[in-house]
Amino acid sequence: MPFTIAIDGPAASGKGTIARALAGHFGFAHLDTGLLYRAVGAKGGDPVAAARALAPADLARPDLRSAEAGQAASRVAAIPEVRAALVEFQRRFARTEPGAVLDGRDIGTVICPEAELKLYVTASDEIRARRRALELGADEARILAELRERDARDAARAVAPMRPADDALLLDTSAMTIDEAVARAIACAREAGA
Ligand SMILES: Nc1ncnc2c1ncn2[C@@H]1O[C@H](COP(=O)(O)OP(=O)(O)OP(=O)(O)O)[C@@H](O)[C@H]1O
Ligand SMILES: Nc1ccn([C@@H]2O[C@H](COP(=O)(O)O)[C@@H](O)[C@H]2O)c(=O)n1
Repeated sequence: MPFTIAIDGPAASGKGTIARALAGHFGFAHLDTGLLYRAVGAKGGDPVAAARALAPADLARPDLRSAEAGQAASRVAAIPEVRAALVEFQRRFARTEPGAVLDGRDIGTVICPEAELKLYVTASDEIRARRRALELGADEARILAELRERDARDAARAVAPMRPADDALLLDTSAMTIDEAVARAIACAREAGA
C-alpha cells in the first residue's frame, strides 16, 4: 500500500517547499496540485473544456507561477465541473508506490481523505506576503492584498473549500526557517509510519 501525505494550507504558506523536501527525503512522488488549476486558468477559453483536456505540456508553461496566474487559478477552481475533471488524476497520482506527497487546498478533505498523514501549513499573512514578494521580486503590499483576496475566495467557495481536515496536524511556519519546518514535517511523517 502506498503511503500518502496530504499537505494543504493558504497561498505561499510553504506547502510546496515542505512537500518537495518530504518527497525527496522519503523517495516519494510529489504533485503540486495548484499547478493544475494554474494551467487551466492560464489556458483561457472555456475552463471546463480546458480542465478536461489538460496535458503535460500545459503544466510546463513558464508563466504559471505569477500572481496573475494564481488569481486566474483561484477563479476557475471555484467551478465544480473544473474540480471534478481533475479529481481522478490526483487520486491516481496519490496511489504511486512507494508513496506520494500532494499539496493543495482540498487534499486532506476531498482528494485523499484516507491519507496516512495530513498537514495543514500556515503562516501569518504578512510573513507569507514577504516571502512571496522576495521570491517574485514583487511589491509586498500588492502581494499581501492578492494573497488575502485569493485565500478568501478559496475558503468561501461552495465546493471543496480550503480548510484543514479534522484530523490534520497544524504546522505554523511563521517563526520557522525552511530547515526547521521541513524537520518538523519529517518527524510527523515518521511518527505516522513513513
Ligand atoms: N519556513 C520558511 N521560511 C522562509 N521562507 C520560506 C519558508 N517556507 C517557504 N518559504 C519561502 O516562501 C515562498 C513560498 O513558499 P512555497 O512556494 O513553498 O509556498 P506554497 O504554499 O507552496 O505556495 P502556493 O500556495 O503559491 O503554491 C518560497 O519562496 C519559499 O522559499
Ligand atoms: N488542491 C487545490 C490546489 C489549488 N487550488 C486553487 O489553485 C490556486 C493556485 O494554487 P497554488 O497552490 O499554486 O497557490 C489556489 O489559490 C486555489 O484556488 C485548489 O482549489 N485546490
